Amino acid sequence: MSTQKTRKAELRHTLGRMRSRLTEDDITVAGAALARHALRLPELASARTVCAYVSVGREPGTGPLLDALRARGVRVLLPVLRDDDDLDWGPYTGPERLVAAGRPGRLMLREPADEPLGRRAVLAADALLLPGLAVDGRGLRLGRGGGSYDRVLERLAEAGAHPALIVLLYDGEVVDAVPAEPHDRPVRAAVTPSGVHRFPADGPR
Ligand SMILES: Nc1nc2c(c(=O)[nH]1)N(C=O)[C@@H](CNc1ccc(C(=O)N[C@@H](CCC(=O)O)C(=O)O)cc1)CN2
Ligand SMILES: Nc1ncnc2c1ncn2[C@@H]1O[C@H](COP(=O)(O)OP(=O)(O)OP(=O)(O)O)[C@@H](O)[C@H]1O
Repeated sequence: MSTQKTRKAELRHTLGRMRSRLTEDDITVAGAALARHALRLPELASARTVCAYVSVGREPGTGPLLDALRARGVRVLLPVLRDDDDLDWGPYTGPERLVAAGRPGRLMLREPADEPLGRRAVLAADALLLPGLAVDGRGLRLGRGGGSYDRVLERLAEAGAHPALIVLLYDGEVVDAVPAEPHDRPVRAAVTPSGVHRFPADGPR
């Protein structure tokens, strides 16, 4: 394994241990704060289509944000994990329309029950809310290591689509440096329970 891959794995482990100490209450409180800050972002105020995700396990809660966006009339799309770890997308039509999905031994995800729209549905997004474990001052994001969002970001770049990329994290997860590999693409901002953190990718391109 390359050094950067090893470093990423180590950082995932450390951050995973921090998350393992969180209670249900911490997750709920974080979710409410995230929704409050995210809903004030100009990028989301003007968005007609937002690609987001359903938080699971000890990820900061996204439920309140998903419901508030939907109540605003925003078209919210959610990822559907394919067998090859790439992402398809399905519309969010309420918590009761989500089904448990996942493979044995892996994280149990909640995904839209209806037939997905295809991998290219993400190209319609005005904003993309990404899960992660950390981000650094350059906006480089550490994900779970499946490479799913790496592929999505490559697909967007190839199509010339530039939605606002925003990662949702806990406060301690905005770190000094995330190990970078050539395929990594920076996000524009992170929303944490304490507020919005903007990165250089926010500037002119
Ligand atoms: N809530 C949520 N939905 C999401 C993601 C996410 O990070 N969070 N994804 C982000 O890409 C995609 C799903 N990717 C996944 C990546 C890894 C594992 C998983 O179970 N990983 C193991 C580690 C080893 C393994 O890969 O099997 C684990 O975390 O225990 C599950 C889903 C799409 N949906
Ligand atoms: N465009 C791509 N197409 C296919 N595989 C890719 C692509 N980009 C990265 N990968 C592969 O995905 C794997 C995971 O990459 P990395 O550790 O950067 O994931 P991550 O960004 O933490 O996870 P995620 O993107 O799922 O949030 C690596 O083995 C990498 O080579």
